[in-house]
Amino acid sequence: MAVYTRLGAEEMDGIIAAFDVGTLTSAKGIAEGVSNSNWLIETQDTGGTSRRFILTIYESRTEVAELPFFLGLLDHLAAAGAPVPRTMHDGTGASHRLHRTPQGDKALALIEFLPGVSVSEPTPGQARAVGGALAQIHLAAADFPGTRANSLALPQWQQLLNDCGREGLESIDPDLARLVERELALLAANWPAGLPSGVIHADLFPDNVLMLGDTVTGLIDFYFACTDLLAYDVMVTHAAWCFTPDGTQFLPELSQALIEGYCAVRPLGDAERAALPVLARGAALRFLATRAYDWLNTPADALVTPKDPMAFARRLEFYADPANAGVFAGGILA
Ligand SMILES: Nc1ncnc2c1ncn2[C@@H]1O[C@H](COP(=O)(O)OP(=O)(O)O)[C@@H](O)[C@H]1O
Ligand SMILES: N[C@@H](CCOP(=O)(O)O)C(=O)O
Repeated sequence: MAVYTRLGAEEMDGIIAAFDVGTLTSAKGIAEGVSNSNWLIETQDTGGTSRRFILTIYESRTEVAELPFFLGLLDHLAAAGAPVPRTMHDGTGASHRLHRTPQGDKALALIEFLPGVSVSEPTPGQARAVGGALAQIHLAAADFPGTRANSLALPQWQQLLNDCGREGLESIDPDLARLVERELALLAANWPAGLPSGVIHADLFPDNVLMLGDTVTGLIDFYFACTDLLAYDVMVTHAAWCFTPDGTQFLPELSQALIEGYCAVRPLGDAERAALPVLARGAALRFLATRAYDWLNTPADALVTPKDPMAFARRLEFYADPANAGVFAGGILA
């Protein structure tokens, strides 16, 4: 359940009144999501037209100082025609406001509601469309003036996994510490430099994509967006979409469709293609690191159920296996 902040009816009325979006007619807490509190808001304007929005209250994992980057990026991408929600601005032109709560001031934003659902068993047609939409935001963000360092890059993976400790990792799986040590060393020695970089989504999992049939209607949850290698973002998306959720099965048709869909909009250069195997291992390790840390550090009575780190350890083993080198070679990228 992702509603961590309680809001009374009058309080909600006051929040919505600050934005020129009509009168509040309903507000429903949204169960999906783990990081922030979200509500589906409905309003009616003086002509009787109904409108829908998402109200987000940012909880502790999102830095308020970074909101101008995240929300400015949404406005920039939406203006360029990418399928991302616009932000509503209040009477002063601000895209986020501070709201007083018993736990202190919290930032909030009102965001355009987009139709669509998150698919749980994507088809190749849907993977192709997601690849295309990812390339579209990479191109559209090229003239976005904001930058943000990736706060979950190799040094932070090292730190998180170090904090887990050998015993902690081995309590998850007896072979996990060995896998992590091997991969951290390999990535530190081989992480590519000089590839095209720009603003990336960095977390484009199926639950962050809204779709109607084979059409992407919304890319959401840009709160890990940052400046990094574009091809790394392709591999994050590959790791998220091209396996069964538990990571036991690679789905080659989805892989081919995702990469073809991306390349149809933004072709990968030779150096990027050559780097895909190592970037894929990095992408798998990134989610293994945060999941392992959360697995070991989430209190038993927390509202959120930690996600299985082994699902990404299995992806990592897949990408590291020389027998699978063909996934990013020849045929699939032809
Ligand atoms: N712009 C939007 N349009 C429609 N639904 C949205 C939008 N933004 C968020 N949602 C809904 O809210 C849920 C949680 O949002 P999300 O940003 O993923 O939260 P969290 O950051 O807590 O993971 C999503 O799964 C989706 O159902
Ligand atoms: N996609 C990550 C978790 C990030 O959570 P989100 O709800 O903010 O997208 C994972 O699967 O580990």
